[in-house]
Amino acid sequence: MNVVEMQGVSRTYGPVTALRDLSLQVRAGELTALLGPNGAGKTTAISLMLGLSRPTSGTVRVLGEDPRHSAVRARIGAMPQESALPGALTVREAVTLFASFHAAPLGVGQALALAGLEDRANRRAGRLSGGERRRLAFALALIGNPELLLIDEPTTGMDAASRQAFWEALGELRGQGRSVLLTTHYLEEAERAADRVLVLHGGQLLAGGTPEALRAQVGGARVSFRAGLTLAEVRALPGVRSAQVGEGGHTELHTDTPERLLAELVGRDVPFRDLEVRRATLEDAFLTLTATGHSSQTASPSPSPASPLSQGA
Ligand SMILES: Nc1ncnc2c1ncn2[C@@H]1O[C@H](COP(=O)(O)OP(=O)(O)OP(=O)(O)O)[C@@H](O)[C@H]1O
Repeated sequence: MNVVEMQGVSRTYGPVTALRDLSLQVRAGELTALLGPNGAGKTTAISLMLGLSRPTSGTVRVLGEDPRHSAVRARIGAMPQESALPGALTVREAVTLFASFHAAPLGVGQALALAGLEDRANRRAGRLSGGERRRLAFALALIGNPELLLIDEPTTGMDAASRQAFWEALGELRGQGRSVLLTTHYLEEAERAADRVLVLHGGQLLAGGTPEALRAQVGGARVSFRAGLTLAEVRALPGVRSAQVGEGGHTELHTDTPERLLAELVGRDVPFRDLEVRRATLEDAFLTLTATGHSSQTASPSPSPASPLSQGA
């Protein structure tokens, strides 16, 4: 069963096309990460799922209904990128107030514990740090005991320990059978925690699948070294799926058969140094997919991986 279905959805803002004929599904009981570079359309997609705006064309169904119906919205927990919090209330008062809006809320203590806010319960919301404000927004999103959580960049501003606690809480919520869709730029965390990943680019779905399936699309291993080879020579090496050659002969490539490739270099007596071989990550897959703008598996020169997405990941 799918908790979200978008069919042929476009959304324009004047001359800007934020989403272009986008079709995607989010499965029930899973944690799905919606990834994409800045401006890819992630927030636009989430706001359509939350019923905050309507598509220019196409259909959006959440829990089988139009998300603008209030009955559906009561079953969704929303954590937008920026939330206005009741600054004069304490954390406990704010969570208690939001609990009163719902028919069958979670316990206030349970929500505070899941959000890691027990020791901040008596602090005024207006006095919280940036990371604590995100945690309060999380507590407010889950207090209604939602079937589906839609979360936009939850861990931005959280320190490492808070991020880890947040992912543990999400794991617990999913273990209770809830569905979660979140956007994030922390690809390492998405790789560890997500059942499924959707990659948006330019308002379109570029790829979707398990983190393992996406990694497999770019090749099982990432090999880097310095050598005097041109890009054409590197691409001609056996089993190279994608490659780039930068300054000083710095070469990065993806391959399913690193042993064969290294045997070839040694056999041909190509001098190389600074060799590094590691398993391809979701970030490698993401950078390759978004650099080429399509999910083809042909070798292609990717730009430098100094993308904003690698920051803090
Ligand atoms: N209200 C709006 N008016 C005009 N343009 C908008 C509006 N909202 C979004 N856009 C544009 O639509 C595109 C998609 O924006 P969106 O916020 O959905 O991207 P995103 O993937 O969430 O990006 P980020 O990772 O930076 O948060 C961008 O080009 C953005 O400038």
